[in-house]
Amino acid sequence: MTTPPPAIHASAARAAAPDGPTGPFSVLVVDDLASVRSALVAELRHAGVPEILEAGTGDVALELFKQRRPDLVLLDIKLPGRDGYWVAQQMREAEPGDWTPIIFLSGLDSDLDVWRGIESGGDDYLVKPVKPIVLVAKLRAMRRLLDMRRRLVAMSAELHLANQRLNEMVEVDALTGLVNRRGFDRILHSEILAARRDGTPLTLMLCDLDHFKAYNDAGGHVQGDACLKEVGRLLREVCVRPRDIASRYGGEEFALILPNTPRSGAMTFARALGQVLKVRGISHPDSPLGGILTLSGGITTCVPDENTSAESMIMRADQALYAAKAQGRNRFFSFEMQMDTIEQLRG
Ligand SMILES: Nc1nc2c(ncn2[C@@H]2O[C@H](COP(=O)(O)OP(=O)(O)OP(=O)(O)O)[C@@H](O)[C@H]2O)c(=O)[nH]1
Repeated sequence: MTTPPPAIHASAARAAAPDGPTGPFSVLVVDDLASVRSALVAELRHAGVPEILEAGTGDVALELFKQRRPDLVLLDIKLPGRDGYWVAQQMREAEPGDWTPIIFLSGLDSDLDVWRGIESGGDDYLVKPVKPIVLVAKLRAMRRLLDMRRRLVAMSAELHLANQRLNEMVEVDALTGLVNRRGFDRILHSEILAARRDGTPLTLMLCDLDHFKAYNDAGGHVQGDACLKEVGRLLREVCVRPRDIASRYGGEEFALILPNTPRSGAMTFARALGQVLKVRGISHPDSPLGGILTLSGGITTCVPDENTSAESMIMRADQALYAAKAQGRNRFFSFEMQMDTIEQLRG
């Protein structure tokens, strides 16, 4: 508190002015002595720092730090009330995951003082009076570190975004734009866990185009591809709830994941899907089912428990799909309703 202002050697400081700014740069000067602050401010201005904030107490410094987020802090240790060590600790706590360089400027010059300064969150420790040339050199070094850190943070944010896009791309079917098998596996697994946690019914619907081999044979593969795209569009349209997922399970087979959908809702959904496909009326001249494209579906619905796995749900839906095909196609079967029927017949 009684330390004299830093010695000013203007010509030396000018010679060592900080690197040209790579963006706005602000420094918070914390010292209880107005004379010390103004000497430091003059020196920083001279060194080309565009924005300088001043605080005479720890509390004001902390408030300014939180509100204005300076790029660097010059912090005195002996302050009225809370000392600089405490202020540095509070500043570190106020910026989790972030880093603002803090340089202690103090008249205390014992090894223990330096140790305490670094321990409390400081990045450097200068003993007053500080020669301007040293102060400016330290500013340059800290600014270089800060710029490097900012570049790293920006790069890691870009990398994160690129990874996210890559993951999305990896889970998209190139032909239809629907979620592919890989995405289906991941989403089904996580929806099973969510439904189990919430105790809500989850429906899985496997849909397979009827007589699609004949469609391909008649129109060729390019037309077959166009037809698959059209079915993809249609499935996307019917999946109106945000968590409903239409995916291409493989070939001419599609899978719908319908969270929070009980058996009755699943059957209503299936009827609506059949109706939409009928109204769309995609021509299939070689289909024995009336000249338009149809599909068959196998449905399973359950409130998952610890025994429910993606594999077991797929197996049940597949079994119901097989039955729908065997019973003449262009229809949906529910695994559970079939089971109920079988039970009733036995009973
Ligand atoms: N154009 C095109 N055809 C595909 C694609 N993937 C699978 N297929 C065709 O889909 C047809 C499926 O034939 P099958 O498994 O015999 O089934 P289906 O003729 O639809 O008969 P059912 O399912 O029993 O009604 C095959 O001819 C495959 O070549 C694709 O990406 N593009």
